[in-house]
Amino acid sequence: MTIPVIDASALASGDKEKLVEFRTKLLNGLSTYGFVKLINHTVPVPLVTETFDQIKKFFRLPLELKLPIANTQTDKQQRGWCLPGEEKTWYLESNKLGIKEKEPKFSDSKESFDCGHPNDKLYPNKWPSTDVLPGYQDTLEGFFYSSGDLTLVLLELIAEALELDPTIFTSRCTNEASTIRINHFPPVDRAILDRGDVSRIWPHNDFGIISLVFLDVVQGLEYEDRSNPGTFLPLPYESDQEVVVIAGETLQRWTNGLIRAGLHRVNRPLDFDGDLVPERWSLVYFNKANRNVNVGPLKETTMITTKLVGFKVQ
Ligand SMILES: O=C(O)CCC(=O)C(=O)O
Ligand SMILES: [Fe+2]
Repeated sequence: MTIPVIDASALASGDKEKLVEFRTKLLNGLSTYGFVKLINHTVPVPLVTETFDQIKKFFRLPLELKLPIANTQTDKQQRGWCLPGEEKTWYLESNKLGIKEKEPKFSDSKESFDCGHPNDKLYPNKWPSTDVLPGYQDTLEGFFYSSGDLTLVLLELIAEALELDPTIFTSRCTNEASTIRINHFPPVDRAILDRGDVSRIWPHNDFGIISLVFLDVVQGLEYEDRSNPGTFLPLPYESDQEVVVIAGETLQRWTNGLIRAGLHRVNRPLDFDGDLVPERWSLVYFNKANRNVNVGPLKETTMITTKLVGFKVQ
């Protein structure tokens, strides 16, 4: 099973026939695999490149410049510089912030920078100072808005492809609760990853409606092969023009299981046979339901389930 690569140029051109073709392929791909790849999408490639450049600078900052915006245990949502529990205990305790977390049994070998909607008052973003990283906040906010716009267009097209009210999903999602996660996977000994208790990211579903993943050249994203559950296939980076769309758990519930969430993980590059696995980056936009809405099955999608029995990717 191979994830379809779909030409999304109709999103910019507005060509009606091509949009119908696009939305059919989008729904087919997401409902069959849980994933599609788009090319010629609407997030400008220079903006993605600039976002990668900025966040690489952020992660290279010395510890004392990242610590002031570290995510802490008392933060209700992840914002700012985020580390998995084990590393957090080490970094933060050694800097006397007194934040102690239980060591997880299976940990992810990564750090991330997380932020939400630029106007989120409930969980405000944490930014490095402009003296330290000029343009960082502006670039990430631009990336947030541009990726967010793409997700809303995709949600309307998925609804239309299901022959539902086009606003059935977007009336429940304005991206006010959506988030960006920028992952940095530091170089790691291959032996540590092969030991079996540390991974780059363990298998998981994303919680939101859909996720957009922009990949960088170092490979590692893998998706579950639904014809052979529990096994994973590589979802490779092929060009800087592409974005991976992943169905999340909220979409699975809203569609009453019609579009199942795509299980995925991050592994070391499969063809890598050296000792030190190279560092890796990814930019993720988690499109999430608004905080006040129900994320249970929608009655409208319960009714269409039978209509789509035998639905197959073309
Ligand atoms: O790094 C990747 O390719 C995917 C990241 C991911 O799955 C996540 O952050 O939820
Ligand atoms: Fe994920």
